[in-house]
Amino acid sequence: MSSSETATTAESTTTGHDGAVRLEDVVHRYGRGGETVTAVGPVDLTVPAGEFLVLVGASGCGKSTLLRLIAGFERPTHGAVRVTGAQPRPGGAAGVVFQTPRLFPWRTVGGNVDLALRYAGVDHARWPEHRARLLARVGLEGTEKRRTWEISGGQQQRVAIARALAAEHPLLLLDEPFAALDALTRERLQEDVRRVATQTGRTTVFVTHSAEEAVFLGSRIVVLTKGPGTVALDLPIDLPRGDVDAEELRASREFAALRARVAHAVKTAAAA
Ligand SMILES: Nc1ncnc2c1ncn2[C@@H]1O[C@H](COP(=O)(O)OP(=O)(O)OP(=O)(O)O)[C@@H](O)[C@H]1O
Repeated sequence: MSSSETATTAESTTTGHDGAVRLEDVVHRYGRGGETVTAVGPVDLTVPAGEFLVLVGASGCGKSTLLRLIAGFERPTHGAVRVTGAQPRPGGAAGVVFQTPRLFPWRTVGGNVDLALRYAGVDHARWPEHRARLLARVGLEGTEKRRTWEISGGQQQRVAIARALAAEHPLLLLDEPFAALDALTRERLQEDVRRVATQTGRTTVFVTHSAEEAVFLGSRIVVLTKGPGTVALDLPIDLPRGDVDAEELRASREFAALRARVAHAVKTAAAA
């Protein structure tokens, strides 16, 4: 964890609310002196409230760095990041889901969700109701008394998503959350996340390598160039959202065309 990741000072400099997330001329470099790596930039990007933005690109192009900047775990070397008008700080406006679930093994499934409710400042008397609703939202009804090692990897990742939803942050950030899961579980969780995002209307930024995953989930896809990542393609996705048959959607001609387009853009951007 970097020192900026542990920063806790809240900052409330507001610069307007022209987007849930706003990146202005953002460049981020790691390291100091002679040994620096420019990971991203320059990037200008506005994510309107309610959008489901997917960041796609080859390994090392800076996807996670962009997400960490939006989460407030890093401060940009140059430019500005604003989340609902303010400089982001860890635990501020965003719920974050990582590649691995990072659950507390000494707590039950319900206990892990309760911890998030406590951090969110939810009144203790209302925990059971919130816990049940959150677990139902990710398809984990009836599992609250189970230990985290008694549930599958996919179920653990569902708990992590429920936990990230607990605080009702306006923003949900997911960094390759399904990378370690088998194909079938991954598809099911994609369907869950798509449904949850549609139901809650929450602004979402999702990082993946997969063009297929990007097209299924996103209402907009941004493909990054190879590092330092800049925007190579910014593509609105006009597939039906709401109550759709996931299998039908994945099998549609429009889906195949978009997937091919994004896959091609990722390959071209990685080779440039
Ligand atoms: N803490 C760090 N210190 C130094 N360099 C870093 C650090 N984190 C990332 N980098 C470098 O920054 C660049 C972008 O990394 P980042 O993890 O953001 O890419 P990514 O697109 O998410 O990669 P992947 O898809 O492999 O996870 C890479 O060159 C990486 O080596």
